[in-house]
Amino acid sequence: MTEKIKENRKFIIEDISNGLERFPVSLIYDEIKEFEELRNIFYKYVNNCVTLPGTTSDSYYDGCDCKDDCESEDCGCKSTHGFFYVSRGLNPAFLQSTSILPNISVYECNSNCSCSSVKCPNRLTQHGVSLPLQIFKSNSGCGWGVRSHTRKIRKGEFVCEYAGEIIKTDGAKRRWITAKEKNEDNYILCLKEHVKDRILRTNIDPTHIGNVGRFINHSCDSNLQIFLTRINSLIPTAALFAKRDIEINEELSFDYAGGMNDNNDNIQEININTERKKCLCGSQYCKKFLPFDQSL
Ligand SMILES: C[S@@+](CC[C@H](N)C(=O)[O-])C[C@H]1O[C@@H](n2cnc3c(N)ncnc32)[C@H](O)[C@@H]1O
Repeated sequence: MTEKIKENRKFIIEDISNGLERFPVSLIYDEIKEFEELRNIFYKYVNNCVTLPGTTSDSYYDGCDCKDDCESEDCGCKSTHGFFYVSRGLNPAFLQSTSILPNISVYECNSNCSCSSVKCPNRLTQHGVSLPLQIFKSNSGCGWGVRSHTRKIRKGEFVCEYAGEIIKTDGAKRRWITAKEKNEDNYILCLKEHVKDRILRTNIDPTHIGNVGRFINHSCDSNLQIFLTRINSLIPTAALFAKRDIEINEELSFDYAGGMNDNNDNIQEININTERKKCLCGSQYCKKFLPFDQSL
C-alpha cells in the first residue's frame, strides 16, 4: 500500500483495496494517527463477502443458455427472475417504487450461464466498484465517510456492495454486545427477507474484514438505496445504488434500516432501554437515533 504526502499536507492511500477493485478506492486523512487507529480495527480489504463455516450456501440456481448475451426476452434468467437493469444501472422504476428494502431480489447471470461475463447487461454488481470512491473524514461528526471525488454518480448507478463477514445471528449478537461493552462502533448490517411465512436473515459484519461500503454513513434522507442481489450463491449481496443523481464530493449515505419505519412514538422509550446512538445526519427528516435491530 503506497502512502503519499500531498501538497495540502493531507495523506493519501491511493488504493486501499490493493487492486482488488476495478477502480482504486483512495483514503485521505490528516494525521498518521488516524490511519493507524483505523488499521488496528480494519485490517483486511475484501471485494466480496466472506463466509464462515456454517454460513455457506451450496445451492445454486440454474443459469441461462443465451448465446446473444441475454438480449432476447427468452433469456432463462430474465424470464424466471425478472430484469432489473437498464443502461448499466438499476431501472429507475424500482428506485421510485419504494424507499424500503424491497421484497424482491435481483438475480444476475452467474457462472452457470452461457452468456458473456463481460458483455451481458444482466451482470452489474458482480463487476465491483466502477467509480472513483474516496474514504475521508466526514464533516458530520460521524467519523469516516465515502464520496465520489472526481465524477458525479447518476441515478440508478451501482456504487458498491456492503461486504464483510457473513455471520450467524448468535455470533452477531455476541459481537454486538462486545462492541457495545468496549464502546466501539457497530458495523453489523442485518438483512431480513420475508419468504412465504419465514424470515431469511443475513448478517454482514465488515468491522475487521470488509470493503469500502463499511465506511458509508447512515442518513434518514439518504442518496443510496440497498437492493439484494444474488449471483453465484443464495446468500444475497447488499448492493448500494444511487437513488438520485449525486454530485462530486457529496457524502454517500444509506438508510441503515433499509427505510423501514421506526415507530417514532416509541423512540424515547427504546432509547432508554437500549442506549441507541444519536443520529447526526442533519436531515430535515432525521429520526434522531440510528436504526437499531432489536433482535440483536
Ligand atoms: C458502517 S459504519 C460507518 C463508518 C464510520 N463512520 C467509521 O468511521 O468507520 C457505522 C458507524 O458510523 C457511525 N455513524 C454512521 N452514520 C451515523 C449517523 N448518521 N449519525 C451518527 N453516527 C453515525 C456510527 O458510529 C455507526 O456505528
